[in-house]
Amino acid sequence: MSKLPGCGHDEADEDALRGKMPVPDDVQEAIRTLLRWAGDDPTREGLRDTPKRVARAWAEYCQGFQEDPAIHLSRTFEEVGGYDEIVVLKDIPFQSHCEHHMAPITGKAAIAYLPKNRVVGISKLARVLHGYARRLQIQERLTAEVAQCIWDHLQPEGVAVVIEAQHGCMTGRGVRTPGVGMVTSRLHGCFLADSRSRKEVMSLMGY
Ligand SMILES: Nc1nc2c(ncn2[C@@H]2O[C@H](COP(=O)(O)OP(=O)(O)OP(=O)(O)O)[C@@H](O)[C@H]2O)c(=O)[nH]1
Ligand SMILES: [Zn+2]
Repeated sequence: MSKLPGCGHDEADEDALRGKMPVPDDVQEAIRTLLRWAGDDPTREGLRDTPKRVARAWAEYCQGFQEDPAIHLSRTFEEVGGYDEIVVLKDIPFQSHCEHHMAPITGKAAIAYLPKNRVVGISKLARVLHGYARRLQIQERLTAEVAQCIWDHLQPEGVAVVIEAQHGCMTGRGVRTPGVGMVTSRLHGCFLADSRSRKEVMSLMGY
């Protein structure tokens, strides 16, 4: 689409008017090449804007590369009324993409920590997860990065992260085993060192 009918705007003007991110020509061309290689005709009407849409979708899927998730842990609260027990955020849904096939990884995470003197707003735990999930990942690294970030920046007594996810590269292609789930966990501090603490946190997380 080069011009809006009856209007002097070109394509770039139209994107700007609609608040759309510009997509470099070489990125669009790469997606056209892929469409052609897959057997379709990138010039047909239905695919004409697809290169831009795909590029913008990938910018969104990979938004985490543009942020340092630790930023979400910079604000903490110390007035906790003496609360010194485990805090758990369960069933946090997320989407990521595997670095091998760029296929979706969809699942849920449980994040727990035992605070030392201060707590963080609970939404921030989900924001840290999303900051790492919105990158090309393997599940093991995603799990480790979320746990390490909380461990380093909140400096609690302990951290536990459990992730359960389905991998599109195993369901929609390749071995084609729908319903199969992968479970990963990472523990730090008292949850790693002390088996009673570990049992307690795992049970609170539902494992
Ligand atoms: N450990 C791990 N493996 C993953 C993850 N996501 C995808 N994979 C695997 O990455 C592997 C890549 O293996 P390759 O043999 O190089 O790729 P492939 O020929 O496409 O393999 P198949 O998927 O078996 O068809 C596959 O076994 C995937 O199942 C992940 O998060 N963690
Ligand atoms: Zn994969």
